[in-house]
Amino acid sequence: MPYVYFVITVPRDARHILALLNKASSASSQLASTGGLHRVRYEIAVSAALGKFLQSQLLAIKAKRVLEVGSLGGYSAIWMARALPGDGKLVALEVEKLHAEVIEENVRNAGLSSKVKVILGLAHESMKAMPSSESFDLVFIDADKPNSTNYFIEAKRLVRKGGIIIVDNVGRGGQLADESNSDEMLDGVRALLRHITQT
Ligand SMILES: C[S@@+](CC[C@H](N)C(=O)[O-])C[C@H]1O[C@@H](n2cnc3c(N)ncnc32)[C@H](O)[C@@H]1O
Repeated sequence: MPYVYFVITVPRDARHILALLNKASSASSQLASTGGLHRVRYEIAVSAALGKFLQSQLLAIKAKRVLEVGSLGGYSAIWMARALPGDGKLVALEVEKLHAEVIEENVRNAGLSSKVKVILGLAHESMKAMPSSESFDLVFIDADKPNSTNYFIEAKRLVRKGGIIIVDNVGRGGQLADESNSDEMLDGVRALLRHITQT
């Protein structure tokens, strides 16, 4: 059985995110001229606190292989890839072509290209296509909430014994606790919690 963490979102500081990506870049002026840093909504990326938490988990288990489901502009991917050894690998699943391009650009500027592979497409399909033998030390789920249970089922298949699955933003800003609140995001998280308590 893997260890499973549900994490909640704390207010993010988009300025911090841009500063980190800028610092990661040796060519930030070039990026600014292409608009590279600013083409995605970094305010929906993880907080710096969660980035550090992800790093600490990877370092604690001496992780070499990470799967990220939903990567936006590569902010959390950069936090995690930095905690991997030289021969480590982070596989980033992303459905938006623009996001995939921005991830690759940011990762390249952070000097992490050799450690990060981006797979463009629907994450559930990409996960289903991965053989169980291709196991990961940690799976970080941070994509569309309606698919949370699908991602979790595949993550359990793909994570090594004793590995870690982390699911982001399950609190939905406190709305989850209010049963009268319902939308496809909340219902997606509730379905995942039901799945976990019933299996
Ligand atoms: C909250 S953002 C990820 C933030 C990122 N983990 C970070 O902290 O820097 C969610 C991402 O999931 C992607 N996404 C949404 N649905 C997806 C799907 N079906 N397959 C793959 N990616 C998806 C979105 O395009 C978006 O980039």
